[in-house]
Amino acid sequence: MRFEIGPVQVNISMAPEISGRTRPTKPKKQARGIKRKRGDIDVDLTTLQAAVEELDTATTATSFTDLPLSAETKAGLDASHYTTLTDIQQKAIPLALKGKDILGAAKTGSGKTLAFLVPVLENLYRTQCIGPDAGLGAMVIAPTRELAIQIFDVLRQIGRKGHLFAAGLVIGGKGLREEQDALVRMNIVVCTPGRILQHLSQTAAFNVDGLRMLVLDEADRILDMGFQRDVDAIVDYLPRERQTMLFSATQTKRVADLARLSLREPEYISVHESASSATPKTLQQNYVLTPIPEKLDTLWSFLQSSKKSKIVVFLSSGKQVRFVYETFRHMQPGIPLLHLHGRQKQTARLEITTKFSNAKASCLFATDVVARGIDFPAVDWVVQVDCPEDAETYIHRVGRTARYERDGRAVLFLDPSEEEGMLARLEAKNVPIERINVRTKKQTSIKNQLQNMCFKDPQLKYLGQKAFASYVRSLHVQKDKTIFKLDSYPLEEYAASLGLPGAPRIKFLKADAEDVKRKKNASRQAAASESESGSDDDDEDGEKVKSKTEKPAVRTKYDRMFERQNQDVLADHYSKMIKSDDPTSNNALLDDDDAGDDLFDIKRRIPAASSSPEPDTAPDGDPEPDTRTSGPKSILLPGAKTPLILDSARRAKLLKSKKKLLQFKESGTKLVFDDDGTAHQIYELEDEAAFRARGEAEEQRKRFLDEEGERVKIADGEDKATAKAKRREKIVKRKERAKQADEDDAAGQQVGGGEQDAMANFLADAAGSDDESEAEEAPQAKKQKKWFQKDVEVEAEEGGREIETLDDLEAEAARLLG
Ligand SMILES: Nc1ncnc2c1ncn2[C@@H]1O[C@H](COP(=O)(O)OP(=O)(O)OP(=O)(O)O)[C@@H](O)[C@H]1O
Repeated sequence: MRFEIGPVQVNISMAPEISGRTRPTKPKKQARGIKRKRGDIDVDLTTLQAAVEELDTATTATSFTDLPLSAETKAGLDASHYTTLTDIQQKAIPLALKGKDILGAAKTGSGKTLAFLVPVLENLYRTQCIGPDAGLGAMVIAPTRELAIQIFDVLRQIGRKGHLFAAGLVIGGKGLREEQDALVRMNIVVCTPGRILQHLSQTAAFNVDGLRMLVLDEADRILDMGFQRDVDAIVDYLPRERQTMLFSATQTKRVADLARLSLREPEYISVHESASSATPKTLQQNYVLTPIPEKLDTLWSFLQSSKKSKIVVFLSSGKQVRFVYETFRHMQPGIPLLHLHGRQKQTARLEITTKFSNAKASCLFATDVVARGIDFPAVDWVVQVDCPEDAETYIHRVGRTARYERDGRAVLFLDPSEEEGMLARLEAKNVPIERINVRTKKQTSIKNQLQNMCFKDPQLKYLGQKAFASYVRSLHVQKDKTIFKLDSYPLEEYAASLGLPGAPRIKFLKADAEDVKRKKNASRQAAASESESGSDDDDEDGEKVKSKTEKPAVRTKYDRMFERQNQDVLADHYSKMIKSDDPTSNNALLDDDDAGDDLFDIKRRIPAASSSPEPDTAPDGDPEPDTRTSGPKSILLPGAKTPLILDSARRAKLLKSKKKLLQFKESGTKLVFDDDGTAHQIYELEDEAAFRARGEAEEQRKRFLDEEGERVKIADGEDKATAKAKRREKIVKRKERAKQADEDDAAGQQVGGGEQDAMANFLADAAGSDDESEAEEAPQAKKQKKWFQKDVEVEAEEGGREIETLDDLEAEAARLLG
């Protein structure tokens, strides 16, 4: 798709990194699509302008052809099969065409994108703010790259029939330079806040003085805390005289926001305000009570019963997404799996989005990066495994299904401690949701499989630890404490359910907020004073804080010895995790997916700085006084042979830190205590005379071997008997199951199939009973029957009997069963 401006042609590519790539070409003879002469356009513009002025916003148009739109836009809409207006389009487009500021609110999937894109195209066209010298006329801001790409795609569709605009996508992920070149020629830019701000401050030729329209899609998200500073800075660059439009499914009328954006008498359009629900009518919403240690079992069982569906599964962090994706992938659930989170490379993100959009049946594990605005076609289910932070996020997440007149279903997993708080929030927002139960018979436990996987694969275990930590951290930082009560969650059991041997230690759980603040300030002050004095010191976690001016110290072999850590992959990962979980450390402030995409590359990491205090030794190992600071003092640490020479500040700090001092202590000796409480060495030497009194050494050795041999024989016999008894017990159980399967087989013939039936079987309504058909279990039971047959044969072989016919087999089974 190309929008053209005179001799310069701007190729608009859907590759997300690309904004607009310029390529000089020969002037085009005529625009594609609509063929008109200059004079015709002038006439057209005059009549169009008059029609817009006369347009009565009180009467509702039902079709795009009823609106005063240019022939190019009408042709573009028609070619994209948009004919009838949706409610929000009916109300918003006429007002927007007249240049009004708009606050638009309408349910998810109700067509808000066209409600602002059509006026953007039309208003610029009517005022002829187009061409290479016209500069930027409209800016559309979206909170995520995916959403910006999608909006840009819709713009390309409806503008493809003869419009002469240059439009571009500025979302980062590609060289700034390339974007800079194209940016100066754009008339419409679709962007994310961070990247456009970067251009506004760095691209000298990027002039926004002529900007006429500003649109914020998912406005409530863009105006909230996360983007606040960026948006305020962007608005500072823009002219105050402009048309501003804000759209969202959860639009607010916060006066402060309106003032920040200098809206002029905005029209509030909320087409579904009086509706009984804030979510689409065609969406069926349920929740299941699932204690967090059972979440993954429930999710797995759900996927097993929905293999032909298109499902979006929301989790709270990128690490959760990766862990669930990696482990489920190993277990082969029988449905194609995909995963998407903010730390993936942009190309991968785009590829996954396209794959999922085109898929008929697939399950996408994702973070809230796709919670808003993304228009995946024909999604059947939205499953929220981790509770959303608020009702707004819930509404946007479930909005990925039941879009534009389609049906959809949404399931929310709630821990019992979250139920009351979350339901109250949803009720306040008019979200109708009903409880359903999971059929216990359908639920399979995957705990053992996860444990096995984590045991065998340290990388998976590490991922599990990170997933656990990020989940707990997300609970800890949640604002709404009526929903998220950290103390109420069974975290130990949750860790076990991820296959972890124990709950990883998370430091911030112990520290209250004040404590964290205090530590942060103290370490900042320490770092500042150190860089001023040019000295170095250890911070509380034992990490070196080096001043920038300091030259690297000479490292001796003893230094290297101190630096050597247990390089076992897990221990290393684990210590890294503990460090990054400390909210006082800078790492913790970074995005939660600091491990990046290289997680599965096994790397040995040598720490950048030793965690032990440097002994300040010269290359020959002799202590050398620190000449950088005055007043060096020596200190003889317990267990150390030579005194450490330290300046007074370091000495005082070292003496305060028990952890540091412990490193210089001798390692302890393990003792055992007898009944009287007296300590003994683990191995104590016997008195020689007493030993000789018991006979010759060789005789004693022989006697010992004979006795032990006898003991082992008896134990062996007992073990064999126990094993045999267990085997018999198993056979009895399998036979019972096989019998049951035969009966079910017969019953199963009468049961109808179909994906919806399977799902209905999995999720029964609250009042439902557990008496559904067991037809699906028949193949499993058949397998068990085979195992049973094999076991009987083995038993018979052990007993020296031959099995040749089915009668022999049954006779043997009857014998074994007594
Ligand atoms: N007038 C129309 N006729 C037919 N289909 C339409 C029309 N308007 C929008 N659609 C379709 O409806 C779907 C949802 O539209 P859109 O993405 O604009 O919804 P939205 O209100 O922005 O949703 P969200 O709140 O989730 O961002 C899209 O697939 C779009 O193609």
